Amino acid sequence: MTRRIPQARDRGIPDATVARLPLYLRALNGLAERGTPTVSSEDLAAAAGVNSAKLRKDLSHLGSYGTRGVGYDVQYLIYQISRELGLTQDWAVAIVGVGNLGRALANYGGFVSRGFRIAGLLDGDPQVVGDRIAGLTVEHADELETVIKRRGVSIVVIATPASAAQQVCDRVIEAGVTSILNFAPVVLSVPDGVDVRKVDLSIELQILAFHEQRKADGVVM
Ligand SMILES: NC(=O)c1ccc[n+]([C@@H]2O[C@H](COP(=O)([O-])OP(=O)(O)OC[C@H]3O[C@@H](n4cnc5c(N)ncnc54)[C@H](O)[C@@H]3O)[C@@H](O)[C@H]2O)c1
Repeated sequence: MTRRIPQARDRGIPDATVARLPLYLRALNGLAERGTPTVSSEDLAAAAGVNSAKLRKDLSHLGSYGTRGVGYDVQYLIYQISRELGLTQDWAVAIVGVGNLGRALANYGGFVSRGFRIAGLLDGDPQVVGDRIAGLTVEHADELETVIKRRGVSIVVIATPASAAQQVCDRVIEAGVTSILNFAPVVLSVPDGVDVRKVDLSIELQILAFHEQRKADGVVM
């Protein structure tokens, strides 16, 4: 059985709001680490880098309005946002393609504390299969369907070369996965009901380069 993440969508929370919830959560976690009990919408908005009217509207979708003069209870808001994002559950994640990027992701300890457990590492190269990374043994990509089904994998991270990504994508969908995080520089074609998030650092760098160039040209933004 595959579990679905987008509970928020089922309750009519706009996608743009869902996309900002992780920003609020990151800001709130920072406040919690510093022992801050409550936060005003203005301060939270500034910490998350959005405007405060938008933040209040976003949080109202969660039924969270804060208390006048006091603001939002930091711990409770963390709980509400985490619940909305499905982070109070444990999500099993498999990484396919355990090269430079796949290894770095597998070694990153921050996923577990956010509710994402790496349940499988798979690669097509027999030289890589059997490697131990972050307490897991890399398995052969032929085992993909078995790993997904046996370990209840809900989210697959694709970190293969672009040429292999669509084929990997088709297989994981066939195995019942409906949430994919794609790092390969290719647009994946997927049926309705499958959510694909694409991470492309080069696009982010190009956007920064654009702004940098405008600053250098003295254009006021
Ligand atoms: N999105 C980003 O910002 C970003 C940043 C860096 C790299 N990338 C992309 O991520 C991908 C991985 O980059 P890398 O530097 O780790 O490459 P890499 O060559 O080091 O690793 C790719 C791994 O995928 C494995 N592989 C190939 N075909 C496979 C298949 N069919 N099934 C399972 N495993 C398979 C290879 O054996 C290899 O271990 C590339 O597509 C790269 O362009 C994206």
